[in-house]
Amino acid sequence: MSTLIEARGLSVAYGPAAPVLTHVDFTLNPGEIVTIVGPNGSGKSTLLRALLGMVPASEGHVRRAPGLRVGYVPQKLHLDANLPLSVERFLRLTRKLDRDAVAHLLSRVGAPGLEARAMATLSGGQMQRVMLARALAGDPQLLVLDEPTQGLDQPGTAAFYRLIETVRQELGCAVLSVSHDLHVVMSASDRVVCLNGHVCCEGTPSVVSNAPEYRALFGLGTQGAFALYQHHHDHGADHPDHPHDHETCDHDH
Ligand SMILES: Nc1ncnc2c1ncn2[C@@H]1O[C@H](COP(=O)(O)OP(=O)(O)OP(=O)(O)O)[C@@H](O)[C@H]1O
Repeated sequence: MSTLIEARGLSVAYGPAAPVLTHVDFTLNPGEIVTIVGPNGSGKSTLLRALLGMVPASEGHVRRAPGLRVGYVPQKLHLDANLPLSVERFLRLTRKLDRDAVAHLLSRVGAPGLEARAMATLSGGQMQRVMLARALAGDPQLLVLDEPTQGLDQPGTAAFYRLIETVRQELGCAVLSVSHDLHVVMSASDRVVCLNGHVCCEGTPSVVSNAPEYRALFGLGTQGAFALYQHHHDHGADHPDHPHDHETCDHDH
């Protein structure tokens, strides 16, 4: 099985300033849920952009599977509260969708019947579901989520990531998400990459959360998040699609 995205020795600099990312190796396999965590300014969004080809590598390279279909869920959509845009029209802005397709997408994301609602009146959780519906409209092989639950409370966040996992099971798409701190999202991941300008450590959520590098960045009080939403892997630890399951953290940094 070929990978969806692969980066080797990737460095990214904005102009003449020191690179924001240095020597990052990264692989995303089909169907994997990978979360990038790291403090503010650690280069998470930059890594996402570089992996998607939105910013160039200053060193190293990125390869994407040819014709890779990506569905993107942004951090937040800023909408004019007076804009009379219905959910149905919003979903049809970028793609030709008939009524049934819109209804199907909305029910798939757990937001059935919202078609006629004005976008500006949606709750945070409903809005994120609609954004997810839009991302799913193109039948993506890869869903990219850039801190999609900002502003949602913990149960709302947990529910959103459970939904993401269901979608992954149904569609078989990979999920790459970014989070600026440990969230319930982390325990929903097959693999977590902890970033701080370089890859500090990488592995399963439990490996990363116990890694000294991770704890130095985020402190020790993060285990509670695991209690809220435990991810049950439906595959064994030796699953061939997830070669990083046994990866331990690199203690050189
Ligand atoms: N377009 C840009 N031009 C110049 N510098 C940038 C640009 N985008 C990001 N940076 C800088 O690169 C560094 C990493 O930013 P990035 O947004 O990738 O971090 P992040 O981990 O996603 O941060 P946050 O958690 O705050 O969203 C920061 O110092 C930021 O100021």
